[in-house]
Amino acid sequence: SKWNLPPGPKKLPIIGNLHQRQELNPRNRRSLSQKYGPVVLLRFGFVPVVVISSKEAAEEVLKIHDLECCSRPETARTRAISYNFKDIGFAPYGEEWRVMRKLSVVELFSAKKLQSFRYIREEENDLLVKKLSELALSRSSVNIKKTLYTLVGSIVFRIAFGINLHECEFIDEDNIADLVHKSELATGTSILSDSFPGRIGRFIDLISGQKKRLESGLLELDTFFQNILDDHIKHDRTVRESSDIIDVMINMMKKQDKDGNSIKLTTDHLKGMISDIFLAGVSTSASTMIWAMTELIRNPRVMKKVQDEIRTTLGEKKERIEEQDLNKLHYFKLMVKEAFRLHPAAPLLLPRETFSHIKIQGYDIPAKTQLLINAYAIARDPKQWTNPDEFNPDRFLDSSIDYRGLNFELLPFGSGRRICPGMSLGITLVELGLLNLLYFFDWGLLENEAFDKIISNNEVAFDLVQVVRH
Ligand code: HEM
Repeated sequence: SKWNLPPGPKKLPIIGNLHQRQELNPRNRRSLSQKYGPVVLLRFGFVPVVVISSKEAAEEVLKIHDLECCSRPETARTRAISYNFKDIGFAPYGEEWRVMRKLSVVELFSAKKLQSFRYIREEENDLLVKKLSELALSRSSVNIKKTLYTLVGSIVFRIAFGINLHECEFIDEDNIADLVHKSELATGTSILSDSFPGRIGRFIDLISGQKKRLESGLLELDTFFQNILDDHIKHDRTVRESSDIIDVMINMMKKQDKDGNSIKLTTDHLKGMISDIFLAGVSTSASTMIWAMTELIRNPRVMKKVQDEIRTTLGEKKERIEEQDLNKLHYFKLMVKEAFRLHPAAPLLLPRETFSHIKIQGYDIPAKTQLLINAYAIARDPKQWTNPDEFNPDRFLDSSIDYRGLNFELLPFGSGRRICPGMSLGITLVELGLLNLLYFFDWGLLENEAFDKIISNNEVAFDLVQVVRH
């Protein structure tokens, strides 16, 4: 070829590197760059995929190309999750994406909205502290995973959907973690037409039952979204003062014939928005908190340093934590940053696709190539980080590296045009939740539990822990 294509593993006829998909699993996430360098070309069936694993290459993509020549790929799987690309996360770049993203920023993520929902976050954290105190008194263990999914779910549901999860008729508050897990399994179903676009791929998915598997996996989720929607329509909450983002969208739909908006909102847009908020908002924040607690229990030196700072700075006798307490803490925030570094909730960000020919680090990348930014490998790159696998917040004591999309060695929220719009909310959820857990309680493993048993392959954090009221 006249092109200088990136290196990569040998490709088999037709299937290309499909048999090597596991190279992108958490356990192997750094093996590709170790073998082939920071820009690696794979081919999954007919689809070329470039994996980016260095700070420099990521900066080139996110700072330059993201604006000019990248969008999201349109695959069968993302079509199903995103209600025909009527959401924010998987919508191709264009007017529909712009309108939906702007709506989410104005109605949910702006500084004003963030501030006005502060009391909800504090109230839900107070409820959690009360619940954990009772468990500590009765010396029961805590299922930290369920607990934190419920905490984040209850906040996000109140803020975004005006729904009180503790009294909700159509979902049990303890089932949020299960529902997210089931939807992750469904969205992880391998779909052949994603690698072999066109009739043949679709036909094989149809006769092999994979299409049906994906659809039936997403059915429970769709029923859940429909319930949220029905709840809004039934109570006609658009007339209330405190309408949420779904009320606003329903109202826009009612008036759109008269208003002549640039896009026509449909039920798919409503469900796409609900799906994004639920799937992108809940598990990301909850899993970051679970990992932070896992690392703290595994590293007693850091746990002590963080808790000493918190309890000395805030005093021993606080009845409740307020969000402004977060501004008084320094080492605590570095600990959160370290958790974001070691355990990015979206390790490959969300996929991008080039719509014209570009160059990355001197390599030619043709149009219609998928780009995966390996934020996990970049955040553990030994060229950037000393002892990269170690959980050590002290590394940030003399460093100005931040995680809000401007430093390309640390990208838990992505960067560029498609950077996470819920970043500020996500950071506050994680920080406030962790501060409550660490101020009021001491944490430990159950007797007889060992870390090698509960953390396998860096993929899962533990469930059950012991909690003692401080
Ligand atoms: C700790 C919490 C969170 C983390 C680590 C996180 C991470 C991410 C990442 C890595 C992306 C992809 C960015 C890219 O491709 O460059 C993303 C996108 C997105 N996130 Fe978050 N997120 C968090 C919280 C939230 C919350 C709370 C919400 C909403 C309630 C949310 C909504 C979204 C949406 C809608 C997108 C798609 C943006 C687009 O494509 O334009 N996220 N997030």
